[in-house]
Amino acid sequence: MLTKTLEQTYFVIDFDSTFTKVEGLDELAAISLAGQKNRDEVVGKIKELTDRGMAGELSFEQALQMRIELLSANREHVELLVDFLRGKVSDSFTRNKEFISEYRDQIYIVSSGFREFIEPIVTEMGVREDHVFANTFRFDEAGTIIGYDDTNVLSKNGGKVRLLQQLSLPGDVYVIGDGYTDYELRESGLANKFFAFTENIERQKVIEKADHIVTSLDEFLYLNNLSRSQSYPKSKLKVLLLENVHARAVEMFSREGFQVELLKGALDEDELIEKIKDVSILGIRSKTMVTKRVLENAPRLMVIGAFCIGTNQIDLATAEERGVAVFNAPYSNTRSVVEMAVGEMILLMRGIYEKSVKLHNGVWDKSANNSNEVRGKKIGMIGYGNIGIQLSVVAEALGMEVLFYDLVEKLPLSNARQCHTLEELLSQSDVVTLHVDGRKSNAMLIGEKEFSQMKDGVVFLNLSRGHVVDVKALANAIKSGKIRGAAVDVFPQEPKTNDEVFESELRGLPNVILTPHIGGSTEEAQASIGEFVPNKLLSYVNTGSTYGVVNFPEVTLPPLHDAHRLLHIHQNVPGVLSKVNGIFAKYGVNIVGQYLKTSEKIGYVITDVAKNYSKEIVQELKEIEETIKFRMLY
Ligand SMILES: NC(=O)c1ccc[n+]([C@@H]2O[C@H](COP(=O)([O-])OP(=O)(O)OC[C@H]3O[C@@H](n4cnc5c(N)ncnc54)[C@H](O)[C@@H]3O)[C@@H](O)[C@H]2O)c1
Ligand SMILES: O=C(O)CC[C@@H](O)C(=O)O
Repeated sequence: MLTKTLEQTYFVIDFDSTFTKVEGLDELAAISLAGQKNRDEVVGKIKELTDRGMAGELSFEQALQMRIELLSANREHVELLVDFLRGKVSDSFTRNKEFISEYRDQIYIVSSGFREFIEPIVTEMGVREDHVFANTFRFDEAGTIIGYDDTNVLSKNGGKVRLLQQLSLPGDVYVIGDGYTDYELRESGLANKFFAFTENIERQKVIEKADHIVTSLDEFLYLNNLSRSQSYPKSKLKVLLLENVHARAVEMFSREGFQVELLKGALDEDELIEKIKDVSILGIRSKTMVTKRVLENAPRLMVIGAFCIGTNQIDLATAEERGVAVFNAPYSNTRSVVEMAVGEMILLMRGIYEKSVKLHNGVWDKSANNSNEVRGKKIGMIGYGNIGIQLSVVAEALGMEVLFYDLVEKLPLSNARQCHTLEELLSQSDVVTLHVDGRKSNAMLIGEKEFSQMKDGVVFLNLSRGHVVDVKALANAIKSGKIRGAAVDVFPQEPKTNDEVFESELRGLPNVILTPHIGGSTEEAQASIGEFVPNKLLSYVNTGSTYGVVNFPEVTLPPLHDAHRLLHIHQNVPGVLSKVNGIFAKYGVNIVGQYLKTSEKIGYVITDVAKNYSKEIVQELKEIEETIKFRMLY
C-alpha cells in the first residue's frame, strides 16, 4: 500500500483563509454593507484588523472586538455569507473530500471565526459537527449582530491554546493554518507540528515559525503519506508560460493547483536554461527556441505546449528521446491566418496599401493603373495543409482559380488543381502564397531562382515561416518590379519582445505590407489556443493520454477506476516490456489494464494496477536500464 493511516494523529485545521479561501468576517462586512457609500472604507478597516491580528501584530481580543464594532450585519447577511462561502472552499480541500471523510474522527476545526458560518460549510464537507470549535455571535431580537459570546475561550487572547488544552487530544496533533494563532498551538507544546498553509495567503511571520510550509492540502497529505486525490501534489510542480499566452491558460493551470509563472516575452537559450531547471510544464509560442541544450537542462520537464501551430522552434527529436511530450494547437488560428492572407492579397492587387501610404503623405494618386480584382485570377498555394486548404475554399468563393503544390498527394477541394512541380505553380500564378510547415529542409525554399520563375507583377505572401524565403532575393524582386506587392508576416530573425527593434532589408520598400508575426494573433484564436493546449497538457499530466501529440507514441486511455496507473517511458529496444511485466509477476501485482505504443525511438507502456501492490515495484521499474521517465497517477 502506498498510503498509511495515522491512527494516533489529530488534525487541527483553521477555517478562514485555510479551509476557505477568504476571511469570513471580512466578507460578512462586504455583504452587509453592499450598496452603501462607506462600504470600501469599513471593509478596508476590518481587513486591516484581521491581517494585524493574524500576523500577531495586534492582540487577538483587541482585533476581534474592534472588528465586531465596525460590523453592521444581521442573520440574513450571515445566510448570504454561507452561500458565498460554499463557492470559496479552498480548491485543495474540495479535491480531498475523501481525506476528510476518512479521518473525520480525527479532524477538528478550531477557529476564531464564527460557528454560524463555519459549521454549515465544514459539515457539508464531512467534518463532524461536534468537532467544530468557533466563536458565536450575539443577536438582538431583530436579528442584528450586537456582539459575541465573550465567555467562549476562543474569543480570548491565546484562545486556541486554551481550547486545545481543554480538548486534551490523546495523540499527536498536527495543526494546519495560515495565522499566528495557529502557530501558537505549536509554540505552547500542545501540537507536535505546525504546517503553515499558503494556498490562499502567505504571512511571513507565520511561515518563519512553521515546521513545514504547505502550499495546498495535497502537499500536506503527500508529506504525511496520507491518501489523497493527487499522487504528487501539483502545487509542487511548476508551469512556465512564455510569450504572453492567453490568460485562460494561467487560469486553467492555477485552478488545478500548479505554481504558474507567466512571462510576456520569449527567453533566449541561456535565460531559458536558467529558468527551466525545476519546470515540469512549459508553454511557448513561436519565438522560444527549445534546443537540445535547453532540454538537457530540464530534468523535471514532462511536457511542452506550443500555443500555436508551428513546432519547428522545438527540438522534437531530443524531446522525444528524453521522454518529453510535445502538443500544439493545429487548428485554433487557421482561420485567422486565412482571413489575413485574403485581406492582404486584395489590398496588394488593388495597390491600396501603397495608395494609403501616399495619401498619408499628402499625395492624391487616383488611378486604375495596376489595380485589379482578384476574381478570375490564379492563386498558387505552396503547401496545401490546414491553412492552404481553408484558404483555397475562401479564394474559390471570391472567384479565384486555385493551384497548389504540396510534397504529398492531396485531395483537391472543389476545383483546386495540384501542380506536379513548384515551377508549374510559380509560372502560372497571379498570387503566390506560402503555407508550408517550418521543417528545416524548407529553409530558403523560395530564392532567386524561384522568384525568376514567377509571372511578372505577381503578388507574393509569406505567412508561414521566415526561414522559408531568401529575404535578400525577395527584396531584389520587389525593387526590380518583378513582384508588384508583397505581404510578409514572418522573418528569419524576429524580435523576442515588443521592446526590441525589428531589422530587415524589407523595411521601407514600396507596396510591402510588413506585420509582426500576427497571422494567428486574433482574440478568437488566442482564446481558443489558450484553452485547447492546456486541455491537452492537463490530459497528459492527469491521465497519461497523448491524443494529438506531435512527437510521441499516441495513446488514448480510459479513465482510471479504482486502480493506480504506472506510466513507463523507455528506449524502444527489444525486451523492455518483458522486464516491466517480469517485475509485476515477481510481486504478484494484479494488472487491471495495460497499453503499449511505440515509436521508432521510444516505448510508452501504461499499466493500471490494483491498489494493493508492493511499493518495491516502483523503484524496480525506475531502475530498468532503458527507463527514460516513470511516473504514477491515482
Ligand atoms: N503567421 C502566423 O501567425 C501563422 C499562424 C499559423 C500557422 N503559421 C504557419 O503556417 C504554416 C502552415 O500551417 P498549416 O497549419 O497549414 O500546416 P500543415 O502542416 O497543416 O500544412 C503544411 C503543408 O505544407 C506541405 N509542405 C511542407 N513542405 C513543403 C514543401 N517544401 N513544398 C510543398 N509543400 C510542403 C506539407 O506537406 C503540408 O501539407 C506553418 O509553417 C505554420 O507554422 C503561421
Ligand atoms: O503565435 C505565435 O507566436 C505563432 C503563430 C503561428 O506562427 C503558428 O505557428 O501558429
